Amino acid sequence: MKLIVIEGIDGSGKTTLAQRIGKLLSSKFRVVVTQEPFTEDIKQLLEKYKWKDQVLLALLFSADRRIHVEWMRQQSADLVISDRYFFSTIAYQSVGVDETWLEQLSSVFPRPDMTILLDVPVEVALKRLESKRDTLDFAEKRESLEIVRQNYLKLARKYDFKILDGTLSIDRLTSISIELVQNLLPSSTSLASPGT
Ligand SMILES: Nc1ncnc2c1ncn2[C@@H]1O[C@H](COP(=O)(O)OP(=O)(O)OP(=O)(O)O)[C@@H](O)[C@H]1O
Ligand SMILES: Cc1cn([C@H]2C[C@H](O)[C@@H](COP(=O)(O)O)O2)c(=O)[nH]c1=O
Repeated sequence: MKLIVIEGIDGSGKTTLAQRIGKLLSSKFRVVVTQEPFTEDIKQLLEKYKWKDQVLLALLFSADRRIHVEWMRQQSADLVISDRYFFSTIAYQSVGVDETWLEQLSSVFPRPDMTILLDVPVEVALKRLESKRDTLDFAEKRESLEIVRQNYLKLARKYDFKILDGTLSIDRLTSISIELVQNLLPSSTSLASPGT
């Protein structure tokens, strides 16, 4: 099983890209598209504790991930595409928690075979998210996403992510990603173009 992870700030287009790649590759491979947070239990706890305590968040997301990784293993897939993984914990929770501790906490999880970072300016992401209700006000969100974006760019250098310009069209991003992912998979007959 190959594990591909898509990371980026809220509204960077991760879910859209994961679904598009998954759909295209499923004509040739057993593909599972999934996302974090994964379990309903964790989502309820996140709401209950109001997203404030970053240590608690790191522990909750990691517990959720432990369950998620075991579930991934049980899928017998050729390819698992996960919308967020432990890099999200490092990028987001390091706003309030020591990064080294977060890396140690995350070291129990398998390293992905490839991580794609969808990098977008915060203003673009916020525009895309305008319709979504949120607990943070816009100014607070802008400020925190700016830090998270920089954290991701740092992680990209350290962990050798593929950085894609998330402001490109979804068709273009899909083509680029398919090419990257195909290099990891057996036999490289090319697939249909993204629009089909
Ligand atoms: N490349 C793109 N160009 C323009 N709009 C896009 C692009 N990718 C996604 N969008 C749009 O941006 C919005 C957010 O996309 P999406 O939900 O995929 O992002 P996300 O990173 O998964 O967000 P979140 O982290 O909040 O779940 C959606 O309305 C989607 O249609
Ligand atoms: C896995 C994970 C997630 N988060 C944050 C990032 C987002 O604000 C939300 C998830 O919602 P989205 O629809 O995927 O944007 O949770 C986090 O802070 N730490 C994590 O490990």
